[in-house]
Parts: sequence; structure tokens; C-alpha cells
Amino acid sequence: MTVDGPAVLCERLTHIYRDDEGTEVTALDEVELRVRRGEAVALVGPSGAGKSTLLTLLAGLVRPTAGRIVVDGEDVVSLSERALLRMRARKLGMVLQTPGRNVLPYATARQNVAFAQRSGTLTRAERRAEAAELLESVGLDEHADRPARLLSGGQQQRLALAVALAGRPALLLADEPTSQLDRRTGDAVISLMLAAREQRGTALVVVTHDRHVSDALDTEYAIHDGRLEAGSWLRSASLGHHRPGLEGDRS
Ligand SMILES: Nc1ncnc2c1ncn2[C@@H]1O[C@H](COP(=O)(O)OP(=O)(O)OP(=O)(O)O)[C@@H](O)[C@H]1O
Repeated sequence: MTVDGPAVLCERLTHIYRDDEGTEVTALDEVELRVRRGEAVALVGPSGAGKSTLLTLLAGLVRPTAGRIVVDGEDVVSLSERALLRMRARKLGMVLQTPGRNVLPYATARQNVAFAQRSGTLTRAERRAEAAELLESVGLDEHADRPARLLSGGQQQRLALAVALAGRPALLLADEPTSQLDRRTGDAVISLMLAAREQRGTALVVVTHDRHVSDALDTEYAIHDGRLEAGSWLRSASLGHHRPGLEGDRS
């Protein structure tokens, strides 16, 4: 189903972690974010700034302390656990920071991709061809029949991206997707994400410390101490890319 409106909308999004002693850490503080369909957003900022927290909240893996999150027309905060699972399967692709968490260890690379594919209107042969193409595009065609647990960290990271894209998500969330890759392989990963955006209008939200990655995307937001910095859109505006919605952009 195609839904009007942005791919992501966060309003006054706040998240506070509390440890066993009751000490509070405000990881996100009234974040306002709007990501258009097909927009490629980089989230940058120092360690501990709140980037991964924002991704996990967008994915509905953690419920926020306060605020609103809408992903592809679905109000993530108010969904039941069951509806959240469905939403994730239908609309989200995720590449988490720890490669092993993204894949089924005992399934082969090919099976991992096949499990994530949507049945949709494709025939079995078409699905097989699409899976092979995805594996080739992340350089894993020669490892297609190896169990994921036997792949290296960087290979698992690439497999995670193939799996994430296999579901044709409206939104791809990626946490440091190139952190274990050399420049050439990292470039291939960036190209693949941008191709999904071009071909299917997938919106991308990518946490990265890699300037090479953020430079390739449309828009950059900086997070410091849980606050999304206004003004970080200037770079994209000056390049003629989309201007993100910190300031009431409603297109
Ligand atoms: N499960 C948790 N319990 C308590 N505090 C947490 C938890 N997860 C994160 N934090 C704290 O929340 C803040 C934001 O952490 P987060 O992991 O979102 O930062 P980050 O920008 O992704 O950092 P990095 O670049 O190092 O991955 C940090 O102060 C961190 O210590």
C-alpha cells in the first residue's frame, strides 16, 4: 500500500535510559525529524550522541519515553507488538551495528535473503533471480551457499544489507553499514543503498562516522547530546539536494 506523507516523522522525540540505580541518561531530547520518501539521510555525531538510539526507536525496537514517531504512515509508538512486527516485516529494512544480529546464523546466505523476500507477485524463478542479483551486488555470489555464521564480519554486514533490501522496504535503517569494509566494498554498499532509493523510492537513514558515506547522501543531520542540530541541513541545501524538514517543510 502506498501512503502519502513522509517516510519518517518524529515529533518531540525523547528517550531517557534509566539504569538499576535509577540514574537517568537523556539519549534523545525533543528531536524533530522529517525524512521524505526516497530521501537519503546521514546521521552523524560523536560517540554517545544518541544516533543508535534514534535508529532503534525508528525501528520500534524500543519504545520512546515521549514523543511521536510515524514511519510510512504508521504511528509506531501506538502499535501493538504484533502490529509492530508486521510493520517491520512489510516496511523496514535494518542493518544493525553488530553484523551477527542481522542474519540467521545457520541459514545460508541465499536462504537468509530468500526468507526476507516478499512473496508479492514474483514467481519462484524471479525471486531466485532477484536473490542471486542481490547477493552478487554485495559481492557474496561465491558465498551464497555458506551458512551465515561462517562468513566474516564484513561479509555478514554485506549480507545484512542484501537481506534488508530483499523485503523492498519503504525505509532502510543502517547503523555504520561500512564500518568493517574497505573503501571499494564500502563504495559498493553505498551504491546499492542509493540504487534502492532510485529504483523503489526507499528512504535511507544511515548512521555513519564515515565522511565518504555522508557525502554520498542527500542530507546530513548532526546529533549532539541527544539533540538534532538545526542548521546541518545547510550543506544539502547548498548542494541543491532536498532540504529536510526541521523547519516545517511539508512536501
Ligand atoms: N541500554 C542503555 N542503557 C543505558 N544507557 C544507554 C543505553 N544505550 C545507550 N545508552 C546511553 O545513551 C546515550 C546515547 O547512546 P547511543 O548508543 O544512542 O549513542 P551513539 O551516538 O549511537 O554512539 P556510538 O557512535 O558510540 O554508537 C549514551 O550516553 C549511552 O551511554
